[in-house]
Amino acid sequence: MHPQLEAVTEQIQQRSLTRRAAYLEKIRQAAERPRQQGLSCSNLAHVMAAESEQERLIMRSGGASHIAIISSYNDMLSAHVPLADYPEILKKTLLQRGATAQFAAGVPAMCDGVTQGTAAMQLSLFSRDLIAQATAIGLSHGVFDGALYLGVCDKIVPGLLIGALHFGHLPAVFVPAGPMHSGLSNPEKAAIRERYARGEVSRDELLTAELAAYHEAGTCTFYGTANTNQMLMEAMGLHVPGSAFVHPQTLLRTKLTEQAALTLLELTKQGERYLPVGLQINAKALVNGMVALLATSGSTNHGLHLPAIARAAGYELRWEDFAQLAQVVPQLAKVYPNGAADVNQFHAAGGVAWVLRELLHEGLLHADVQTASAQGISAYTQEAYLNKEQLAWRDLPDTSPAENIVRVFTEPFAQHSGWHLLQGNLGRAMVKSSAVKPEFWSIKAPAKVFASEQAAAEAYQAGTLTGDFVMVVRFQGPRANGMPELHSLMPLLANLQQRGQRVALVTDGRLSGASGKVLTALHVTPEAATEKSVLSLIQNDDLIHLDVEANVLQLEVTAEELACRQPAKQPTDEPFGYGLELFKAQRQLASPADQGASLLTEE
Ligand SMILES: O=C(O)[C@H](O)[C@@H](O)[C@H](O)[C@H](O)COP(=O)(O)O
Repeated sequence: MHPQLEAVTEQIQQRSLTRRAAYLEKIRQAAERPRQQGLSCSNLAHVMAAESEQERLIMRSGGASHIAIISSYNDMLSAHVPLADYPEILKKTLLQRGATAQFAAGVPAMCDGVTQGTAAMQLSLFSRDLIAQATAIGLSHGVFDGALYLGVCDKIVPGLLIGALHFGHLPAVFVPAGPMHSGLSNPEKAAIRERYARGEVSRDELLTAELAAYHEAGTCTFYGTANTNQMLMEAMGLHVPGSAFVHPQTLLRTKLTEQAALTLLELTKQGERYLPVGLQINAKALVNGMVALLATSGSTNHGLHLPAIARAAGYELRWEDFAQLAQVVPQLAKVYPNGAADVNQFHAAGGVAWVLRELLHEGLLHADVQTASAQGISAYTQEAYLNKEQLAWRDLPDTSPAENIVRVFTEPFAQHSGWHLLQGNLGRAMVKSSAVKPEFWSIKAPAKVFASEQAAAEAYQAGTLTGDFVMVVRFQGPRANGMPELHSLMPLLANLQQRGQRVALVTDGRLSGASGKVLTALHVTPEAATEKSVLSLIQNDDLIHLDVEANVLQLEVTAEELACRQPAKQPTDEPFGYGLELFKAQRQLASPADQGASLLTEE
């Protein structure tokens, strides 16, 4: 095993000893409790009231597994549409094996693609915690032996997993929907957006292009947060192996969905190998997830989600852990925004299985982890296929079928995975450099300070963003406004960069998993809305120094000068009609970004 992998795992385990032990004790006690304990006949009759005679008989006998289905289905969002048929497929498969299932909860699912650039984006991150809470509501009825989690997108899978870990005595299998077919390519889509920002194409032409990119049911095709989620579920062994990027509405997808139900049955107490998800997701499984995230240059949002997920399992993950792993994990995949290929092309080239195989072979994944597959993590290095209409798995080729998309370990795209922790008097920030050309990895330039994405965009439209500069967009942290993504600024800054200006972004907000080609110091902590923040002291034209390789995040203003400054005030105008006022408590309670920006804590 790679010594750095061992060291980082050990440091996570050591700092989490007490909390993890307390968590395991809670799981042990919950697992010992008989199912339905404390439920009266009236309670149970409520559970069975709407079930068929056959299901009632099975449920009354009490010996068979009873499974919860938790789903993020809605028919507004393309990624969720394929989930419509899943409960029936899953229930039927289970019933054939003498087990029952109920649709225990539908969780809310919002789309960052729809809300990007609008005030609704301020609810996006908080929806993760709400999904965890909604999952708990579904599972709270206390009648289940395991749960199938149906979800895909950005906050949904992390929210479901946090919820699942709070029921860590139950086994869990995650059931994905798969990506839509490739449409207009992601680089072409980005190019048209940049041309629109320059006034070169009409809104009608832009919409036509967007519709050619987002064109059918299924997940979006770039390697943003949603698809990074799918990769993570494989790397942490929570999927049926190979199910991340198979298209919806295919026989292979249906077989994988059926297999998810069968796999979960094996993992229940009544099954052959009881595997509670709280035991499965230990420090080694979390580190495997982090390593795979780094090797594929996945979404920066997981710098928030993984610490929040870990916390739910009694672990404390720190950004230092990511940074230390990042030094030894090479970049083995190039998928948009880090390259031109989309997830369909990535999958065709070997995809997640390829990356996991290379990492496992080099001792950069823990092999001694438990997974949904009885074969362990090595099962996730194979691809799923249909052999005479039956689900089967096979090895991938030894040499890369597309060297521009996946590489062998010895010939990576880069030795460093491209995730960096910057530090300095501004605090700490995360940078993903893999989509940014190395000549832009450092900058020292005057600040242009904004308190909102809209104000920054207006300055662009007014033509005042001249010369080299570091754009500061503050009061975008969890306590300020829920930490929205600021993805709409990317085409604007990319245009300026293309014109020859040196530009960068510093923000306490987030960026889309689809990131961008402009250097961005993200998730700055402490955020501007908190007392210790230096971000709130920045004034226009102050020099800011960012350096990816030297890990610098520095405001070039003396401590004496800063001590004389008054912090800027957060604008108070909150638009009505988005429900933002309902999330005031979340804003007040959210933990700092480096602890997951969550109001849910496991003590
Ligand atoms: O984190 C993410 O992956 C994003 O939030 C993503 O879910 C969102 O849909 C993008 O805003 C759309 O990306 P494009 O701008 O490339 O279409």
